[in-house]
Amino acid sequence: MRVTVVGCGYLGATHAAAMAELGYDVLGVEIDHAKRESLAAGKVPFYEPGLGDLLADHVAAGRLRFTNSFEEAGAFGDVHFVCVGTPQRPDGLGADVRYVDAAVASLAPHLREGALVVGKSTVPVGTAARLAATLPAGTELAWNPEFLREGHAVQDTLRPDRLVLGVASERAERVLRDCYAPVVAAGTPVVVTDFATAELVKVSANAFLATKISFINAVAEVCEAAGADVVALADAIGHDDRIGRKFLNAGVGFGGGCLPKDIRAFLSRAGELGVEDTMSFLRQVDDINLRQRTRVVQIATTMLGGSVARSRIAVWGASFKPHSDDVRDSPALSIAGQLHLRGAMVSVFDPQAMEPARAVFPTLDYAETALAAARDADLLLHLTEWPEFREVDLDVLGSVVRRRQVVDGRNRLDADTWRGAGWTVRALGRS
Ligand SMILES: NC(=O)C1=CN([C@@H]2O[C@H](COP(=O)(O)OP(=O)(O)OC[C@H]3O[C@@H](n4cnc5c(N)ncnc54)[C@H](O)[C@@H]3O)[C@@H](O)[C@H]2O)C=CC1
Ligand SMILES: O=C(O)[C@H]1O[C@H](OP(=O)(O)OP(=O)(O)OC[C@H]2O[C@@H](n3ccc(=O)[nH]c3=O)[C@H](O)[C@@H]2O)[C@H](O)[C@@H](O)[C@@H]1O
Repeated sequence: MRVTVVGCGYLGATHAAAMAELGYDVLGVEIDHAKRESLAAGKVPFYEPGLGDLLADHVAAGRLRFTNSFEEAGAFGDVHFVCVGTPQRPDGLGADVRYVDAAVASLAPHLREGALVVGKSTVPVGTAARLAATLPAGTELAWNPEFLREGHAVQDTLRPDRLVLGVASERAERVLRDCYAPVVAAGTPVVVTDFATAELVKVSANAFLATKISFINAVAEVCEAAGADVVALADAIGHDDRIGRKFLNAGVGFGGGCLPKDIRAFLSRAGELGVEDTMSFLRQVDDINLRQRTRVVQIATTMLGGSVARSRIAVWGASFKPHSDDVRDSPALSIAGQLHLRGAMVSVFDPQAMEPARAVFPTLDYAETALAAARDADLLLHLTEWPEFREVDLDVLGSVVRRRQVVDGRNRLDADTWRGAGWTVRALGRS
């Protein structure tokens, strides 16, 4: 079986390398010249732990190649995974499916008899059925949504919690089961379903995760008002297996290229299907999430005496979460940007996301190290919980800042230790 992967970003590059690791000859199709050149040279154009070695090994072995030719892809592949982006539409809340449409349209005329096109992108329900009708006779479509997390992408791809196969025929199921045979053999549960259910599984999973985070962030605000501690509360309710402790970390909320746009797209699609009311709670999930960013700006303003103008603020973290350099809809950068626009001098440090952050927010100051960002700061904001921020020498840090004030936007700093070192510590949801 020969495999192509169309769209080699965070999802596609990982999927392509993982398919090579499973033993297939893989051809990646990427239209971005710089990205394609980098991948073809065996270099991942973003930060993802473990992916660099995997990609380099399989490129060097000749098992993984890259092209921009759909003709070549069509001639090469038996199975074509479509992994292009589905960002929020510029003119609304829905998902912009133009890249998926374009990828399938470019591939269609070149497909070989018997080829299977497998959508992995996150799409509005109904997309697969619509696209299936555009494929030539003798070829077929399936939808196989992806659940990987950035920062754990390789492991999540090779050892997923489950495989969801949205298929319209037994043959498509058989081809996909063959394709994932080593993964299935390792005990991964397989859910075989229709297109619509497969598409909805994906957005429902992300909507549930987003709801869990906004739930705990709403409770965090009540904790603050009542003098309670949201971290202890989350630990306590998390002991209940039915609830679970994961995704109950209160703080500046969720960002990234998926959760925010996926809940909006789900809401939008529900509206198109005439069932918007039933999903309207997702509006609140979104509002609560965005409110966390505003709350940090308000807390910073209060700590700086009513205005942030002309204050020096250090921001630790720019990526939307640790172990990733992805700054798409990053809460940390959003807060840094808001403070800058209010007149603060903001210095940002992130262990991996400096270049992507600079590209999105060129007007912020970017420091070489966490300590350099904190130099002469009136306030330090801990907004992305990279482990190295918890290992900083507090004596040294205390000697470089102007005022020992910190907001822990992720509830991951040891507040007692920081207070012991003379710091005023504010955290979200803790008195
Ligand atoms: N990033 C993640 O962790 C996950 C993403 N997803 C979903 O996967 C999809 C892709 O997401 P990302 O990889 O994050 O996006 P991305 O923006 O990093 O990658 C998309 C890639 O597709 C390329 N592309 C666009 N049109 C193309 C075309 N016609 N032919 C070939 N290449 C084309 C782009 O140049 C880009 O490199 C989205 O639907 C997303 O919701 C799903 C699970 C995890
Ligand atoms: O569809 C996708 O693209 C992916 O979206 C998320 O993965 P990802 O965006 O990589 O990151 P998460 O680990 O889910 O974190 C998302 C955001 O929530 C925040 N978060 C997470 C957990 C928590 O308890 N609190 C919290 O604020 C993180 O800081 C981050 O900003 C899902 O977890 C994946 O299963 C899914 O495949």
